[in-house]
Amino acid sequence: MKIPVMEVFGPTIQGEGMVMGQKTMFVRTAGCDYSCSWCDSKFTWDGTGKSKAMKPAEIIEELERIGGHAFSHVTISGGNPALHKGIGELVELCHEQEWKVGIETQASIWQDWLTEIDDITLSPKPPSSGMKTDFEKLDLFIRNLTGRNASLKVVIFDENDFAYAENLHLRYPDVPFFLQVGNDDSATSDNTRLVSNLLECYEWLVNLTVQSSIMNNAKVLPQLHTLVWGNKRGV
Ligand SMILES: C[S@@+](CC[C@H](N)C(=O)[O-])C[C@H]1O[C@@H](n2cnc3c(N)ncnc32)[C@H](O)[C@@H]1O
Ligand SMILES: Nc1nc2[nH]cc(C(=O)O)c2c(=O)[nH]1
Ligand code: SF4
Ligand SMILES: [Mg+2]
Repeated sequence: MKIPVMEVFGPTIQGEGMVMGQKTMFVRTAGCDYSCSWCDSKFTWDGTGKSKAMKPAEIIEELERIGGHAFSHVTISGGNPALHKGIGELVELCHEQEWKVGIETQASIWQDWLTEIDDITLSPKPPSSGMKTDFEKLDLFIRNLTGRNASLKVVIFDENDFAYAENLHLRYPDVPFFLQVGNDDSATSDNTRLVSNLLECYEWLVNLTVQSSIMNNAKVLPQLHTLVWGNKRGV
């Protein structure tokens, strides 16, 4: 089954969340069932980007062509990769190569292949995104992924978002929980200003977290790749 692929890149480092710093390739799929106001990958769904329908075996070839032997981990992101049934076969083929596989999804659409993934990042969306979380759906995700290597990662832009994150963490206290700085200027090429703003936002988020008795077991992280490369694509 073919998968609409927006870009394949790497090796680079996973810049976010539970396996931050892990050397990885990226496969970015096209299409999303959400339209977050601040999405840093709008080109995957707003019609400005061009995707290519690829068979899983062709994606493996492309990963090998670009990455050579210098990787053993593949991250699948998007868009929402959970829109695509064919990713099950891609994950199988990656595992045949003895590559580990990570996924980034907002947890709005379930796929059975999710249980085969080695590191699963669920990123439900806070109020500033303009999206609404279906908590019954999210409950199902958390239930189905119990005992798997899954985490929750919430992007924070304001205090409303932080309150949303607190509720989420209280609802799923046993799931590793990550807070991530929001990038409100994902178009700028002025890296000096961007990094200085993002570090300020990180300090703000750290301050909120250290003051919150609900967040005693949360991890607060920046987007490492944005600090290193700014808004550059394909890194
Ligand atoms: C582009 S999304 C693709 C995967 C999936 N649609 C999702 O949202 O989880 C990858 C990650 O980037 C995060 N993200 C998107 N826009 C962001 C921004 N402006 N600042 C910080 N993180 C952002 C998302 O929350 C998600 O964790
Ligand atoms: N280096 C790097 N790390 C990332 N972590 C999540 C990303 C994404 O866009 O899903 C991403 C990305 O695009 N690049
Ligand atoms: S769910 Fe992810 S890809 Fe979709 S609009 Fe939101 S941040 Fe962008
Ligand atoms: Mg990104």
